[in-house]
Order: sequence, then C-alpha cells, then structure tokens
Amino acid sequence: MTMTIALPSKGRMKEDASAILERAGLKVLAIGNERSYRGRVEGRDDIEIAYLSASEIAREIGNGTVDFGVTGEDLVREDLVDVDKRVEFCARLGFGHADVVVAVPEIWLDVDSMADLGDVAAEFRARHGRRLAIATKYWRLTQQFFSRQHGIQLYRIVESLGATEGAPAAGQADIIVDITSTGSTLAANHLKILTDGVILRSQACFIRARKPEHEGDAVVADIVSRLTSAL
Ligand SMILES: Nc1ncnc2c1ncn2[C@@H]1O[C@H](COP(=O)(O)OP(=O)(O)OP(=O)(O)O)[C@@H](O)[C@H]1O
Ligand SMILES: O=P(O)(O)OC[C@H]1O[C@H](OP(=O)(O)OP(=O)(O)O)[C@H](O)[C@@H]1O
Repeated sequence: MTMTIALPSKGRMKEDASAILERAGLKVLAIGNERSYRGRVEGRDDIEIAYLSASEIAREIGNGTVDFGVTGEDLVREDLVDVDKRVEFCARLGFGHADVVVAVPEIWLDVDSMADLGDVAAEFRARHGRRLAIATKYWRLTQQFFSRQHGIQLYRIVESLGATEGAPAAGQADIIVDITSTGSTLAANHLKILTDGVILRSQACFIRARKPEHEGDAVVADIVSRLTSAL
C-alpha cells in the first residue's frame, strides 16, 4: 500500500525532519519547485511526502488523512482527544525540544509550586472579584494539568495566540502556560516556572496514525524499522 509521510513545510523542524528521513535511507525529493507541497522519496513509489505546518500534521494524523508524520509532541497532545488510541509515537527524534510550563510573575514570592497556586486560585475571587486568569494557546494541556492532575478548578483560560509571556504585564492574564526552551523569554518578562510546573517535556516525534489497514503492511513495517534504527 502507498503510505503518506507528512513533513513540516516551514518552521524550526523543517530541516531536521528531512535530515532524519535521509538518515533512515528515505531521501526526500521535491516534486516541481521549492514551493510545492508534495514530495517523493528517491527510489520509492510506495511513499508520498505531504508538506504541512507542524500543527496541521498533528491534526491530519488524528483524522487519518496521512499515515506518518514528524511534529512536536506538544502539538499532538494539545490537538487530539484520546491521543494514545489514535496515534503511535514511533520515535522521539532528539530535536525540537521545548517544555510546556506553568509560569507566574517573579514577584509572587510565596508561590513556588502548584499547591501554592491552588491556594492562590481558591482565594482569588474573594480578593480580586474574579477568577485567576491563565493566558495560553494550550487549552487542553492546561485543563488536564490544572483540573485533573492538580484538582484546581477555579481559573479562567484566556486564549493567547502570540506573545503569551507578555500577557501578565499587559493585564490580560495573571499567569501563563507556554513553551520554553532557553528560558530567556520567560526571564525577559519576569516570569518564573513553578517547581512542579512542567506539564510536558516535548520534542519532535515520528508518529503514526493508528489505522486498521496498517496491520501486517510491509511498507508500514519498513518505514517504522528504518526510522527507529536511524536514531
Ligand atoms: N523555542 C521554541 N519556540 C516555539 N516552539 C518550539 C521551540 N522549540 C521547539 N519548539 C517546537 O516547535 C514546534 C512548532 O514549530 P514551529 O513554530 O516551527 O511550527 P510552525 O511552523 O509555527 O507551525 P504552526 O504554524 O502550525 O504553528 C512545537 O512542537 C514546539 O514545541
Ligand atoms: O525559552 P525561549 O528560548 O525564550 O523560547 C520560548 C519562546 O520561543 C517561542 O516563540 P518564537 O519567538 O520562536 O515564536 P513562535 O511562538 O511564533 O514560534 C515560544 O512561543 C516562546 O515565546
């Protein structure tokens, strides 16, 4: 059967994703010009390449329109319900590292842990007349972490699509959930990560859509074994 592998068409994972396929013996070639959104693999008529953005890859794997993909674990876990039923994480690829974290203003001297934050959330309405506001684009991960893992229910999520770290200083939210790699954006915005505030340690992954027709398919087995042995 012909299998489609989705690769990032732009952004920080693009080059490393193609390089890892090449190391696995799957050399990606463009079809047409540089702006084309399809590619092929040298010597393999049974594999197609689809170029999509990192977050589209998570979604397309979720609905099964592509068979394999390279994208960040954070995007997959944020975008998909029942992720482990729908997606197999075949390999962690060793690039694209970023932590999804809970960060609060540095001046909150008494708040270092999620338990401390739970106390703040509980008192917040009485003190300020409204719920604790969290700026994030990671709705699902935030709700799972706060409500299910830490039993914190009194908060409100403020959707942030960019410059999330600036939201507390701008008065749009009290705290944030966002990704960090070097930590410099958090520091520049006078935010600190809670001691147990790492929600997910993310990196680029090679993932597969769990589909019944993949069972016993030789191309699927070949792709998975090449990728896992290339690392
Ligand atoms: N410093 C960082 N900032 C943002 N994302 C990072 C960082 N380091 C690694 N990543 C990871 O990169 C992935 C997002 O990649 P990128 O920002 O290149 O995508 P994109 O092209 O903007 O995609 P989309 O437009 O779909 O969001 C995420 O999985 C994220 O965890
Ligand atoms: O911990 P650091 O190394 O400072 O990195 C974290 C920052 O990098 C990313 O933003 P970026 O400027 O790359 O833009 P993006 O959100 O559009 O990807 C991310 O959204 C954080 O704001």
